[in-house]
Amino acid sequence: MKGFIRSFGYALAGILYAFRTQRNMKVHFAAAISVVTVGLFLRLSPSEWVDVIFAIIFVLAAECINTAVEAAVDVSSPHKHPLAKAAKDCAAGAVLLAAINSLLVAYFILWPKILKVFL
Ligand SMILES: Nc1ncnc2c1ncn2[C@@H]1O[C@H](COP(=O)(O)OP(=O)(O)OP(=O)(O)O)[C@@H](O)[C@H]1O
Repeated sequence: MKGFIRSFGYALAGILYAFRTQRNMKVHFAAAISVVTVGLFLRLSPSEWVDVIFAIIFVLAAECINTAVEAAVDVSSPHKHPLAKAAKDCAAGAVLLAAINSLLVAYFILWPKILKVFL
């Protein structure tokens, strides 16, 4: 049990590190809070919340993995190397794909409800 709690602490420290050091993580977090606020206002159904929350957590998790890859590459390859570039660019690509997914979820779930409110 102690080991489990210690691992949980390390994981939390990782998330906090990403939040402290990555501007994009702060932007994603601010976007997540805005989306949750809008979702509460629009009274999303439970299944809609599942999609929205999954999209939010997917972006935050991708940003954490991107931060991990950047740190690992900076330690292991301080000099320019094509594979170091590939690793960082792929990790950044993962964040971009997650962000595109979240935009699609917002478009298909939130946008029609927002239109209904204003039209
Ligand atoms: N060691 C390296 N070898 C080759 N190319 C690198 C290396 N480090 C970074 N690059 C290239 O430069 C780009 C920017 O690198 P940088 O270290 O600023 O990462 P970043 O993804 O912009 O991270 P940050 O969020 O810290 O700005 C990378 O996406 C990669 O294409």
